[in-house]
Amino acid sequence: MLTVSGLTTEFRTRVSGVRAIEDISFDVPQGVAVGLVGETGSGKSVTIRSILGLLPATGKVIGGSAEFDGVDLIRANRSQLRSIRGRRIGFVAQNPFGSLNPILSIEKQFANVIRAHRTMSKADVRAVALERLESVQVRGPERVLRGYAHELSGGMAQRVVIALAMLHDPPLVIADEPTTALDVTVQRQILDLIDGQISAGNRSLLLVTHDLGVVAQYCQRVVVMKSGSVVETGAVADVFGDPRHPYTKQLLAAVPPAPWSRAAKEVTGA
Ligand SMILES: Nc1ncnc2c1ncn2[C@@H]1O[C@H](COP(=O)(O)OP(=O)(O)OP(=O)(O)O)[C@@H](O)[C@H]1O
Repeated sequence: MLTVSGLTTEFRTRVSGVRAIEDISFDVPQGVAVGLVGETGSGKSVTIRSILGLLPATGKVIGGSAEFDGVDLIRANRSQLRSIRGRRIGFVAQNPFGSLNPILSIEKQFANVIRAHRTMSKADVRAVALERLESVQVRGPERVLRGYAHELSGGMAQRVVIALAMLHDPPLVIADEPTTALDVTVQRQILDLIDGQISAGNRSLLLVTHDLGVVAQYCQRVVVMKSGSVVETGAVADVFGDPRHPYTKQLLAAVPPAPWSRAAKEVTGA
């Protein structure tokens, strides 16, 4: 589904380029959830922003490729990328209020996302938006549609962002720490929601997180990053059950014992 090979990205400074990630390679197979983990500053966000063409102006991919749908996203032009993002790849960022437009009603934002890829009447946009808000368990969807982002709680805003990201039923969803900015009490609900949407559509997920418990529960494969490089990758059950790299061992040792539910089930066949 997504094949990242040798991805290398630099940020320009006044004197030279500073390498943020180097020679990153991994796959996200069809129907599989892949966790991208690593400590802060290890290069997780730069990796996905390089793939999605969302680097700030000072950042540049200087090597490697990211093949998706037979297109190398790194070499795709702006209009190709725009058409793939949203329609074929849904993106859920860390802060829902950064993703939503503060001055447009939620209904207008649904209309914009739908009409970016197909024509649809106002009544149909409304019907689709209501149905999608219901599918992400937004309470009072009519009221939410008429309202604005600042009227929503963080959890509700992230539900709206997820509904928007799923509007065109993308086969791949990329989520960058989708619960970090949210209240602890709603974090699991949002992860369960993403998990449900992924499983229901047999989609692929690339989930950026620093929480190994989240990877164990929601992902089948894991990519471990440290200092801008991939240090270990494989099935969650293998990597967590028998980590090879000292850094992965260190990461795992730092986590309190947890029910590695999905990974454990895979190992035991339970
Ligand atoms: N706009 C930028 N300009 C210069 N360097 C940057 C920029 N964005 C990121 N970097 C550098 O790239 C490296 C990787 O950062 P990145 O944000 O990808 O880490 P991360 O693993 O996502 O961390 P976190 O978990 O804190 O989000 C870091 O050394 C960071 O300082």
